[in-house]
Amino acid sequence: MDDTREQPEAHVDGLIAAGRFFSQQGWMPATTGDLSLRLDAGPMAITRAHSRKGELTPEDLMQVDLEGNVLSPGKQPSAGSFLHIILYRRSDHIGAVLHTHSANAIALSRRHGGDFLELQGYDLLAEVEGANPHGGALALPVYRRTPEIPRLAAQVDEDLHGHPGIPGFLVEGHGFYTWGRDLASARRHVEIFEFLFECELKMRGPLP
Ligand SMILES: CSC[C@@H](O)[C@H](O)C(=O)COP(=O)(O)O
Ligand SMILES: [Zn+2]
Repeated sequence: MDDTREQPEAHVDGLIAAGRFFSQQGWMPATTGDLSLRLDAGPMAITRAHSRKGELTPEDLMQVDLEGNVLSPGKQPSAGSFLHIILYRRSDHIGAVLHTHSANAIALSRRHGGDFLELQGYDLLAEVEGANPHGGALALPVYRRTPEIPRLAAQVDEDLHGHPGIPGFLVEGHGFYTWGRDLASARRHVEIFEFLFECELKMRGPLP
């Protein structure tokens, strides 16, 4: 065995595995979405812009600090990296941020017609970190999409300041963001909400 060979770090494996799994589910078609986690040293590891999330290699990951400085020379971070930064800055309890583009999340975001998507009546809601242990109701903000990421990020930051328990949000016609204390927790949130989006679309039935 070659002992001099560099071993990939655990966070690299974790992000690559998450990208592969989400893509297999159809939640990150083509190059859409982005994945990040907070490294112990402070910066985040995030996917590079335009990377195919189902086929990530260690080269597709890079480090960016929470001031937005690129720490991996020659690499361009995801266009949405400022949203990840805002979330990490907002709470020390956020250790990973995941952004998906599933058909269900996007269809629901376009159909709901309001500023919040209210989910209620699902026992699975009790599995969301920080949620009411009996399920109850949970409202996810739905933001209008905009090419102005700093503006969207400022709105997200303000809403989370007022409501620190928000576990994710939709961007209308675009996709879904969620997070967790670590990558495993954030992954669980993606799975829970993607399942609930499917339930919710079934409950609402076909368009008239
Ligand atoms: C609203 S932020 C833009 C990006 O997050 C984009 O939507 C996306 O999903 C992937 O972009 P990319 O820059 O290739 O990582
Ligand atoms: Zn996106």
